[in-house]
Amino acid sequence: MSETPVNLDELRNRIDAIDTEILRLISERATCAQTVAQVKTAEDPHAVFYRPEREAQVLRRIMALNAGPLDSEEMARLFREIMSACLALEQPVKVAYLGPEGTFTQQAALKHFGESAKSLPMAAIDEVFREVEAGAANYGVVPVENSTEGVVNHTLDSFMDSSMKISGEVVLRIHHHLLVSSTTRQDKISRIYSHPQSFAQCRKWLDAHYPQAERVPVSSNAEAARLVKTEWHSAAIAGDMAAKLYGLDKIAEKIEDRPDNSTRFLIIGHESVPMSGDDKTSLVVAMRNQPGALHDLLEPFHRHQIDLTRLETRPSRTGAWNYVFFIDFKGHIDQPVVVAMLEEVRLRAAEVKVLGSYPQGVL
Ligand SMILES: C=C(O[C@@H]1C=C(C(=O)O)C=C[C@H]1O)C(=O)O
Repeated sequence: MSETPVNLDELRNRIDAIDTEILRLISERATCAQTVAQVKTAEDPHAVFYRPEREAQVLRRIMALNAGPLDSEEMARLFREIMSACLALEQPVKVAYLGPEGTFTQQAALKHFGESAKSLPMAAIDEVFREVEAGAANYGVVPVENSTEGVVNHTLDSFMDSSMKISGEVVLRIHHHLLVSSTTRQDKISRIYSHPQSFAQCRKWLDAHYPQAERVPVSSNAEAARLVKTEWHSAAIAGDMAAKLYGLDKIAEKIEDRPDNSTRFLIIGHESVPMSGDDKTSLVVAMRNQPGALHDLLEPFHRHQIDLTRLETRPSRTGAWNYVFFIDFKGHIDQPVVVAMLEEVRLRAAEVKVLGSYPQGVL
Protein backbone atom coordinates (compact mmCIF):
# COMPACT_ATOMS: atom_id res chain seq x y z
CA MET A 1 0.00 0.00 0.00
CA SER A 2 1.25 3.49 -0.78
CA GLU A 3 2.02 5.71 2.18
CA THR A 4 -0.84 7.95 3.34
CA PRO A 5 -0.14 11.50 2.13
CA VAL A 6 -0.41 14.10 4.87
CA ASN A 7 -0.88 17.48 3.28
CA LEU A 8 -4.09 18.73 1.72
CA ASP A 9 -2.73 19.05 -1.84
CA GLU A 10 -1.38 15.54 -1.80
CA LEU A 11 -4.67 14.19 -0.43
CA ARG A 12 -6.63 16.00 -3.14
CA ASN A 13 -4.33 14.70 -5.84
CA ARG A 14 -4.89 11.25 -4.52
CA ILE A 15 -8.68 11.73 -4.53
CA ASP A 16 -8.47 12.95 -8.16
CA ALA A 17 -6.55 9.84 -9.12
CA ILE A 18 -9.08 7.60 -7.34
CA ASP A 19 -11.99 9.41 -9.06
CA THR A 20 -10.35 8.85 -12.45
CA GLU A 21 -10.17 5.17 -11.64
CA ILE A 22 -13.79 5.04 -10.36
CA LEU A 23 -14.92 6.84 -13.53
CA ARG A 24 -13.13 4.33 -15.73
CA LEU A 25 -14.60 1.40 -13.81
CA ILE A 26 -18.18 2.75 -13.83
CA SER A 27 -17.91 3.31 -17.59
CA GLU A 28 -16.62 -0.22 -18.03
CA ARG A 29 -19.53 -1.51 -15.96
CA ALA A 30 -22.02 0.51 -18.05
CA THR A 31 -20.55 -0.92 -21.26
CA CYS A 32 -20.94 -4.41 -19.81
CA ALA A 33 -24.61 -3.69 -19.00
CA GLN A 34 -25.14 -2.52 -22.60
CA THR A 35 -23.73 -5.82 -23.82
CA VAL A 36 -26.06 -7.66 -21.44
CA ALA A 37 -28.92 -5.85 -23.20
CA GLN A 38 -27.72 -7.13 -26.59
CA VAL A 39 -27.46 -10.70 -25.25
CA LYS A 40 -30.97 -10.46 -23.77
CA THR A 41 -32.43 -9.13 -27.04
CA ALA A 42 -30.66 -11.85 -29.07
CA GLU A 43 -32.25 -14.50 -26.81
CA ASP A 44 -35.68 -12.91 -26.89
CA PRO A 45 -36.71 -9.83 -28.92
CA HIS A 46 -39.28 -8.95 -26.22
CA ALA A 47 -36.81 -9.43 -23.38
CA VAL A 48 -37.41 -7.53 -20.16
CA PHE A 49 -34.19 -5.80 -19.16
CA TYR A 50 -34.95 -5.10 -15.51
CA ARG A 51 -34.09 -8.15 -13.39
CA PRO A 52 -35.16 -7.62 -9.76
CA GLU A 53 -33.61 -10.88 -8.51
CA ARG A 54 -30.23 -10.00 -10.04
CA GLU A 55 -30.34 -6.47 -8.63
CA ALA A 56 -31.12 -7.84 -5.15
CA GLN A 57 -28.16 -10.23 -5.47
CA VAL A 58 -25.81 -7.44 -6.58
CA LEU A 59 -26.80 -5.28 -3.59
CA ARG A 60 -26.62 -8.12 -1.08
CA ARG A 61 -23.16 -9.08 -2.34
CA ILE A 62 -21.90 -5.51 -2.04
CA MET A 63 -23.26 -5.27 1.51
CA ALA A 64 -21.58 -8.54 2.48
CA LEU A 65 -18.24 -7.51 0.93
CA ASN A 66 -18.21 -4.02 2.40
CA ALA A 67 -15.59 -3.57 5.11
CA GLY A 68 -16.19 0.15 5.84
CA PRO A 69 -15.62 2.94 6.63
CA LEU A 70 -18.92 3.66 4.79
CA ASP A 71 -21.74 1.60 6.24
CA SER A 72 -23.23 -1.16 4.13
CA GLU A 73 -26.56 0.55 3.52
CA GLU A 74 -24.82 3.69 2.34
CA MET A 75 -22.61 1.65 0.02
CA ALA A 76 -25.61 -0.26 -1.32
CA ARG A 77 -27.38 3.05 -2.03
CA LEU A 78 -24.42 4.17 -4.16
CA PHE A 79 -24.50 0.90 -6.08
CA ARG A 80 -28.29 1.22 -6.38
CA GLU A 81 -27.72 4.46 -8.33
CA ILE A 82 -24.98 2.96 -10.48
CA MET A 83 -27.27 0.06 -11.42
CA SER A 84 -30.15 2.43 -12.05
CA ALA A 85 -28.02 4.42 -14.50
CA CYS A 86 -26.76 1.22 -16.16
CA LEU A 87 -30.30 -0.09 -16.56
CA ALA A 88 -31.42 3.25 -18.03
CA LEU A 89 -28.79 2.71 -20.73
CA GLU A 90 -30.37 -0.65 -21.54
CA GLN A 91 -33.92 0.73 -21.33
CA PRO A 92 -35.29 3.44 -19.00
CA VAL A 93 -37.95 2.00 -16.68
CA LYS A 94 -41.25 3.82 -16.28
CA VAL A 95 -42.67 3.55 -12.78
CA ALA A 96 -46.22 4.63 -11.83
CA TYR A 97 -46.70 5.47 -8.15
CA LEU A 98 -49.37 6.77 -5.81
CA GLY A 99 -48.83 10.52 -6.19
CA PRO A 100 -48.77 13.41 -6.18
CA GLU A 101 -45.09 14.25 -6.43
CA GLY A 102 -43.40 14.45 -3.06
CA THR A 103 -45.23 11.52 -1.39
CA PHE A 104 -43.53 8.73 0.54
CA THR A 105 -44.57 6.39 -2.27
CA GLN A 106 -42.44 8.39 -4.70
CA GLN A 107 -39.58 8.17 -2.22
CA ALA A 108 -40.09 4.38 -2.11
CA ALA A 109 -40.12 4.21 -5.94
CA LEU A 110 -36.82 6.08 -6.12
CA LYS A 111 -35.31 4.01 -3.34
CA HIS A 112 -36.17 0.82 -5.23
CA PHE A 113 -35.48 1.82 -8.84
CA GLY A 114 -32.94 4.65 -8.36
CA GLU A 115 -33.03 8.20 -9.68
CA SER A 116 -32.65 7.19 -13.34
CA ALA A 117 -36.12 5.63 -13.43
CA LYS A 118 -38.91 7.78 -14.85
CA SER A 119 -41.56 8.10 -12.14
CA LEU A 120 -45.18 8.88 -13.03
CA PRO A 121 -47.54 10.16 -10.29
CA MET A 122 -51.07 8.67 -10.24
CA ALA A 123 -54.06 10.04 -8.32
CA ALA A 124 -55.19 6.74 -6.77
CA ILE A 125 -54.01 3.20 -6.06
CA ASP A 126 -56.29 1.60 -8.65
CA GLU A 127 -54.92 4.02 -11.25
CA VAL A 128 -51.43 2.73 -10.52
CA PHE A 129 -52.73 -0.79 -11.22
CA ARG A 130 -54.49 0.32 -14.41
CA GLU A 131 -51.45 2.19 -15.73
CA VAL A 132 -49.27 -0.90 -15.37
CA GLU A 133 -51.96 -3.25 -16.71
CA ALA A 134 -52.35 -1.05 -19.80
CA GLY A 135 -48.58 -1.03 -20.37
CA ALA A 136 -48.22 2.75 -20.00
CA ALA A 137 -45.81 2.07 -17.12
CA ASN A 138 -43.53 -0.95 -16.69
CA TYR A 139 -43.99 -1.14 -12.92
CA GLY A 140 -46.11 0.34 -10.17
CA VAL A 141 -45.43 1.19 -6.53
CA VAL A 142 -48.20 1.11 -3.92
CA PRO A 143 -48.17 1.24 -0.09
CA VAL A 144 -49.39 -1.95 1.57
CA GLU A 145 -48.86 -1.67 5.33
CA ASN A 146 -47.62 0.70 7.98
CA SER A 147 -46.05 -0.46 11.23
CA THR A 148 -48.24 1.91 13.28
CA GLU A 149 -51.47 2.05 11.31
CA GLY A 150 -51.71 -1.38 9.73
CA VAL A 151 -52.79 -2.48 6.30
CA VAL A 152 -53.74 -0.30 3.30
CA ASN A 153 -57.05 -1.85 2.33
CA HIS A 154 -57.26 -0.19 -1.10
CA THR A 155 -54.11 -2.00 -2.15
CA LEU A 156 -55.31 -5.41 -1.00
CA ASP A 157 -58.67 -4.87 -2.71
CA SER A 158 -56.95 -3.88 -5.97
CA PHE A 159 -55.05 -7.18 -5.96
CA MET A 160 -58.29 -9.13 -5.73
CA ASP A 161 -59.45 -7.77 -9.12
CA SER A 162 -56.11 -7.65 -10.87
CA SER A 163 -53.78 -9.97 -12.73
CA MET A 164 -50.74 -7.94 -11.71
CA LYS A 165 -47.84 -9.76 -10.09
CA ILE A 166 -45.73 -8.56 -7.20
CA SER A 167 -42.11 -8.23 -8.26
CA GLY A 168 -40.61 -6.62 -5.18
CA GLU A 169 -41.03 -4.90 -1.84
CA VAL A 170 -39.50 -1.79 -0.29
CA VAL A 171 -39.57 -0.83 3.35
CA LEU A 172 -39.19 2.86 4.09
CA ARG A 173 -38.59 4.46 7.49
CA ILE A 174 -41.21 7.17 7.69
CA HIS A 175 -40.13 10.41 9.32
CA HIS A 176 -42.72 13.16 9.62
CA HIS A 177 -41.86 16.81 10.16
CA LEU A 178 -43.90 19.89 11.02
CA LEU A 179 -43.45 22.19 8.03
CA VAL A 180 -44.12 25.88 7.51
CA SER A 181 -43.47 28.39 4.76
CA SER A 182 -41.28 31.47 5.08
CA THR A 183 -44.40 33.64 5.60
CA THR A 184 -45.98 31.48 8.32
CA ARG A 185 -46.44 33.16 11.72
CA GLN A 186 -45.05 30.30 13.79
CA ASP A 187 -46.70 31.54 17.00
CA LYS A 188 -50.11 31.68 15.30
CA ILE A 189 -50.49 28.20 13.84
CA SER A 190 -54.19 27.42 14.04
CA ARG A 191 -54.49 24.75 11.35
CA ILE A 192 -52.43 21.70 10.45
CA TYR A 193 -52.87 19.79 7.19
CA SER A 194 -51.88 16.18 6.60
CA HIS A 195 -52.95 12.75 5.38
CA PRO A 196 -55.14 10.90 7.95
CA GLN A 197 -52.48 8.15 8.31
CA SER A 198 -49.85 10.75 9.19
CA PHE A 199 -52.14 12.39 11.76
CA ALA A 200 -52.60 8.98 13.32
CA GLN A 201 -48.84 8.39 13.39
CA CYS A 202 -48.17 11.75 15.11
CA ARG A 203 -51.23 11.85 17.39
CA LYS A 204 -49.41 12.03 20.73
CA TRP A 205 -46.94 14.63 19.56
CA LEU A 206 -49.76 16.82 18.25
CA ASP A 207 -51.78 16.46 21.46
CA ALA A 208 -48.73 17.57 23.44
CA HIS A 209 -47.57 20.44 21.21
CA TYR A 210 -50.57 21.71 19.22
CA PRO A 211 -53.67 20.64 21.17
CA GLN A 212 -55.65 23.67 19.93
CA ALA A 213 -54.80 23.58 16.23
CA GLU A 214 -57.46 22.30 13.85
CA ARG A 215 -56.33 19.08 12.12
CA VAL A 216 -57.45 19.10 8.50
CA PRO A 217 -57.15 15.78 6.67
CA VAL A 218 -56.18 15.99 2.98
CA SER A 219 -55.51 13.41 0.27
CA SER A 220 -51.71 13.28 0.65
CA ASN A 221 -48.84 14.78 2.62
CA ALA A 222 -47.62 16.48 -0.52
CA GLU A 223 -51.03 18.16 -0.91
CA ALA A 224 -50.74 19.33 2.72
CA ALA A 225 -47.34 20.86 1.95
CA ARG A 226 -48.73 22.58 -1.15
CA LEU A 227 -51.58 24.20 0.81
CA VAL A 228 -49.25 25.61 3.45
CA LYS A 229 -47.36 27.61 0.84
CA THR A 230 -50.14 30.20 0.73
CA GLU A 231 -51.51 30.26 4.31
CA TRP A 232 -49.68 32.27 6.99
CA HIS A 233 -51.42 30.55 9.93
CA SER A 234 -51.08 26.93 8.75
CA ALA A 235 -48.53 24.14 9.00
CA ALA A 236 -48.27 20.70 7.36
CA ILE A 237 -47.09 17.31 8.49
CA ALA A 238 -45.13 15.69 5.68
CA GLY A 239 -41.80 14.11 4.83
CA ASP A 240 -38.52 15.33 3.39
CA MET A 241 -39.53 14.99 -0.26
CA ALA A 242 -42.58 17.21 0.15
CA ALA A 243 -40.57 19.74 2.21
CA LYS A 244 -37.98 19.95 -0.56
CA LEU A 245 -40.50 20.06 -3.39
CA TYR A 246 -42.41 23.01 -1.86
CA GLY A 247 -39.42 24.73 -0.24
CA LEU A 248 -40.84 24.53 3.31
CA ASP A 249 -38.95 24.81 6.62
CA LYS A 250 -38.99 22.10 9.27
CA ILE A 251 -39.90 23.59 12.63
CA ALA A 252 -40.00 20.18 14.33
CA GLU A 253 -38.31 17.05 12.98
CA LYS A 254 -39.21 13.36 13.35
CA ILE A 255 -42.46 13.99 15.19
CA GLU A 256 -43.83 10.46 14.64
CA ASP A 257 -44.88 8.82 17.93
CA ARG A 258 -42.96 5.62 17.26
CA PRO A 259 -39.30 5.82 16.31
CA ASP A 260 -39.55 2.60 14.24
CA ASN A 261 -42.45 3.94 12.15
CA SER A 262 -42.09 2.38 8.69
CA THR A 263 -44.21 1.64 5.64
CA ARG A 264 -43.94 -1.34 3.33
CA PHE A 265 -44.56 -0.80 -0.39
CA LEU A 266 -45.05 -3.38 -3.13
CA ILE A 267 -43.75 -3.25 -6.67
CA ILE A 268 -46.24 -4.56 -9.22
CA GLY A 269 -45.51 -5.64 -12.76
CA HIS A 270 -46.28 -8.24 -15.44
CA GLU A 271 -43.44 -10.73 -14.94
CA SER A 272 -42.72 -13.55 -12.53
CA VAL A 273 -39.37 -13.13 -10.80
CA PRO A 274 -36.91 -16.07 -10.55
CA MET A 275 -35.32 -16.97 -7.19
CA SER A 276 -32.83 -14.52 -5.69
CA GLY A 277 -31.89 -16.75 -2.76
CA ASP A 278 -33.81 -14.74 -0.16
CA ASP A 279 -37.40 -14.39 -1.29
CA LYS A 280 -40.95 -13.88 -0.13
CA THR A 281 -44.25 -15.01 -1.63
CA SER A 282 -47.68 -13.39 -1.37
CA LEU A 283 -50.95 -15.27 -1.79
CA VAL A 284 -54.68 -14.57 -1.69
CA VAL A 285 -56.67 -17.52 -0.39
CA ALA A 286 -60.47 -17.81 -0.32
CA MET A 287 -61.85 -20.24 2.29
CA ARG A 288 -65.26 -21.76 2.76
CA ASN A 289 -67.03 -20.79 5.95
CA GLN A 290 -66.65 -23.85 8.14
CA PRO A 291 -65.34 -24.47 11.64
CA GLY A 292 -61.58 -24.75 11.77
CA ALA A 293 -61.05 -23.19 8.32
CA LEU A 294 -58.18 -20.98 9.42
CA HIS A 295 -56.48 -23.82 11.27
CA ASP A 296 -56.80 -26.06 8.17
CA LEU A 297 -55.31 -23.36 6.02
CA LEU A 298 -52.31 -22.71 8.25
CA GLU A 299 -51.50 -26.28 9.20
CA PRO A 300 -49.48 -27.08 5.99
CA PHE A 301 -47.35 -23.94 6.54
CA HIS A 302 -46.57 -25.10 10.04
CA ARG A 303 -45.80 -28.71 9.04
CA HIS A 304 -43.47 -27.65 6.22
CA GLN A 305 -41.83 -25.14 8.58
CA ILE A 306 -42.61 -22.21 6.34
CA ASP A 307 -42.23 -18.85 8.02
CA LEU A 308 -45.39 -16.71 7.74
CA THR A 309 -44.60 -13.01 7.76
CA ARG A 310 -48.13 -11.61 7.46
CA LEU A 311 -51.73 -12.74 7.58
CA GLU A 312 -54.58 -10.33 6.79
CA THR A 313 -58.28 -11.07 6.57
CA ARG A 314 -60.54 -9.17 4.19
CA PRO A 315 -64.25 -9.64 3.69
CA SER A 316 -64.94 -11.36 0.40
CA ARG A 317 -66.73 -9.06 -2.02
CA THR A 318 -68.11 -11.77 -4.28
CA GLY A 319 -70.32 -13.20 -1.58
CA ALA A 320 -69.33 -16.69 -2.69
CA TRP A 321 -66.71 -17.19 0.03
CA ASN A 322 -66.74 -15.82 3.51
CA TYR A 323 -63.09 -15.26 4.10
CA VAL A 324 -60.29 -13.99 1.96
CA PHE A 325 -56.82 -14.19 3.46
CA PHE A 326 -53.73 -12.33 2.30
CA ILE A 327 -50.71 -14.36 3.28
CA ASP A 328 -47.00 -13.53 2.99
CA PHE A 329 -44.34 -16.11 3.74
CA LYS A 330 -40.62 -16.60 3.32
CA GLY A 331 -39.78 -18.74 0.30
CA HIS A 332 -40.21 -18.86 -3.48
CA ILE A 333 -42.82 -20.76 -5.52
CA ASP A 334 -40.02 -22.55 -7.42
CA GLN A 335 -38.78 -24.22 -4.21
CA PRO A 336 -39.98 -27.87 -3.90
CA VAL A 337 -41.05 -27.39 -0.28
CA VAL A 338 -43.24 -24.44 -1.28
CA VAL A 339 -44.73 -26.41 -4.22
CA ALA A 340 -45.62 -29.28 -1.84
CA MET A 341 -47.11 -26.95 0.75
CA LEU A 342 -49.18 -25.04 -1.84
CA GLU A 343 -50.58 -28.25 -3.26
CA GLU A 344 -51.99 -29.08 0.16
CA VAL A 345 -53.33 -25.58 0.66
CA ARG A 346 -55.11 -25.78 -2.71
CA LEU A 347 -56.92 -28.94 -1.59
CA ARG A 348 -58.24 -27.17 1.49
CA ALA A 349 -59.08 -23.75 0.03
CA ALA A 350 -61.81 -22.65 -2.35
CA GLU A 351 -59.34 -20.60 -4.36
CA VAL A 352 -55.63 -19.80 -4.20
CA LYS A 353 -54.07 -16.98 -6.19
CA VAL A 354 -50.30 -16.52 -6.12
CA LEU A 355 -49.62 -12.78 -6.29
CA GLY A 356 -45.92 -13.35 -6.77
CA SER A 357 -42.57 -14.47 -5.40
CA TYR A 358 -40.04 -11.67 -5.12
CA PRO A 359 -36.73 -10.74 -3.45
CA GLN A 360 -36.98 -9.60 0.17
CA GLY A 361 -36.37 -5.86 0.37
CA VAL A 362 -32.63 -5.19 0.53
CA LEU A 363 -32.33 -1.47 1.24
C1 LIG B 1 -27.05 -5.77 -16.43
C2 LIG B 1 -28.21 -6.37 -16.25
O1 LIG B 1 -29.44 -5.71 -16.42
C3 LIG B 1 -29.99 -4.84 -15.43
C4 LIG B 1 -28.95 -4.05 -14.75
C5 LIG B 1 -28.26 -4.62 -13.68
C6 LIG B 1 -26.94 -4.06 -13.22
O2 LIG B 1 -26.61 -2.93 -13.59
O3 LIG B 1 -26.21 -4.78 -12.51
C7 LIG B 1 -28.80 -5.74 -13.04
C8 LIG B 1 -30.00 -6.30 -13.43
C9 LIG B 1 -30.82 -5.70 -14.49
O4 LIG B 1 -31.83 -4.94 -13.90
C10 LIG B 1 -28.30 -7.81 -15.89
O5 LIG B 1 -29.37 -8.41 -16.04
O6 LIG B 1 -27.26 -8.37 -15.46
